[in-house]
Amino acid sequence: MGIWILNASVVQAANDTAAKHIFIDGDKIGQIVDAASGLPDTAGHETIDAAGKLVTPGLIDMHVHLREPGFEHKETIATGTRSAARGGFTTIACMPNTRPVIDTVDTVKYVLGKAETEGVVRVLPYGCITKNELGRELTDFTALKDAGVIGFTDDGVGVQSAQMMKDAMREAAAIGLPIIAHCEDNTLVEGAAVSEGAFARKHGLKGIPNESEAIHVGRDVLLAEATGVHYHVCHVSTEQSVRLIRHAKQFGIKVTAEVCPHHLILSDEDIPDNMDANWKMNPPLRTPRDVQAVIEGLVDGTIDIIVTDHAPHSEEEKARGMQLAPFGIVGFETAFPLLYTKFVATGQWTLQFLVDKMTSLPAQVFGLPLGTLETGKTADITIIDLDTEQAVDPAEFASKGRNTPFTGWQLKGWPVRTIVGGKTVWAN
Ligand SMILES: NC(=O)N[C@@H](CC(=O)O)C(=O)O
Ligand SMILES: [Zn+2]
Ligand SMILES: [Zn+2]
Repeated sequence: MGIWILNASVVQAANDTAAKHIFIDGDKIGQIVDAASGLPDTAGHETIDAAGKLVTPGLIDMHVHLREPGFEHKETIATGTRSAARGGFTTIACMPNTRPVIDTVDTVKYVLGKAETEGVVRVLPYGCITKNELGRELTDFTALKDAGVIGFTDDGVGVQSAQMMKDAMREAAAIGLPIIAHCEDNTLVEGAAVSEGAFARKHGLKGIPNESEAIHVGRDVLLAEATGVHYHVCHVSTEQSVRLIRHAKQFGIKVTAEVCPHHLILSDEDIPDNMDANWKMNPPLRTPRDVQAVIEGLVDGTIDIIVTDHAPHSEEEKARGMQLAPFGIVGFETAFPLLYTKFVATGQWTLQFLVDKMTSLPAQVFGLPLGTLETGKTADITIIDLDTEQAVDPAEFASKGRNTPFTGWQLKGWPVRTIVGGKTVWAN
């Protein structure tokens, strides 16, 4: 028995959506036929009525925090993958800043084992660049690769030493895996919680300057040029970083980059005066000029993909206030509706542009055999309702984290069914 998804709208080109019937045969896409030629023979198969709904390849998120092992009060692999499924994501790549960090074969195996038994979407782990993310000693890249990591990162902190980063790039290049960089020079940040900008000035707060990010980007593209590694920049948030990445790409340096929905939609001027720590994340919300620059960077291809940087924290941790609360906001369950409502429904982007940035492009950048709807490919599929408007309600999240600045936002573009390898893992 297979599954027929009937009368689905599939993005063809620009904003053209054509009605298709899609047959799922086991864990693969069996065939895709034009709905114009009538209903297929569905006898003996399950059917899903997708009339009026958008069907996309399963969304892919290459930057997420699942918190397990060690921070299960914030999130677990069980709750994090359910949250991802609810957001329409079928593949997610998890960051190693857990406790212990993912810097040994055993921890990689632990995460992969948990994902297998308790997770509902595909989980691809990253391994640490340095032991304990302390920046002092490289991990065993070859052993971590053999255990299943798809790249190396110390996300949560920047690698402070240029020599350490260069050594890491050389080793990663030698085994054909990317370096994924959280770009932050600690000496320029020291204790600041929000970006240098109107909000910090108004409240007399120390600000995080744009250079703290861009200095690492500039350093690292030079090191990437010298080592030939695939260098991927995490959560780009500044105009200066966009400029440096654009320049590096023009030079043929193997650099790719990602941006998060919040950096495309919010600036520091949107932070409420009550200092709600649900507006605190790293990198911080920058100036409106930076927001414009990351949008332009995404549109011209300087920034390749969109990721959520889903970073759950407990309510109690976020209640400590702007200065003391940890950095990070949840992202899975609002990402697509936010971007659809803000950029596609307003006519600024085509539907295809948004879908590509969350499916085929992340697959291309990281060499994953996923992210397209084609006969013979893995049946990772997301069905989305583009019409129903609904308010963001954190109480409904599958994530343990409720830390979002988007509470109450009226959005369209809500996923209604998520299929991983031919199996429905979430349906509304
Ligand atoms: N983005 C965040 O604000 N926080 C992340 C760390 C990170 O992505 O750098 C976290 O682990 O909480
Ligand atoms: Zn980071
Ligand atoms: Zn992160």
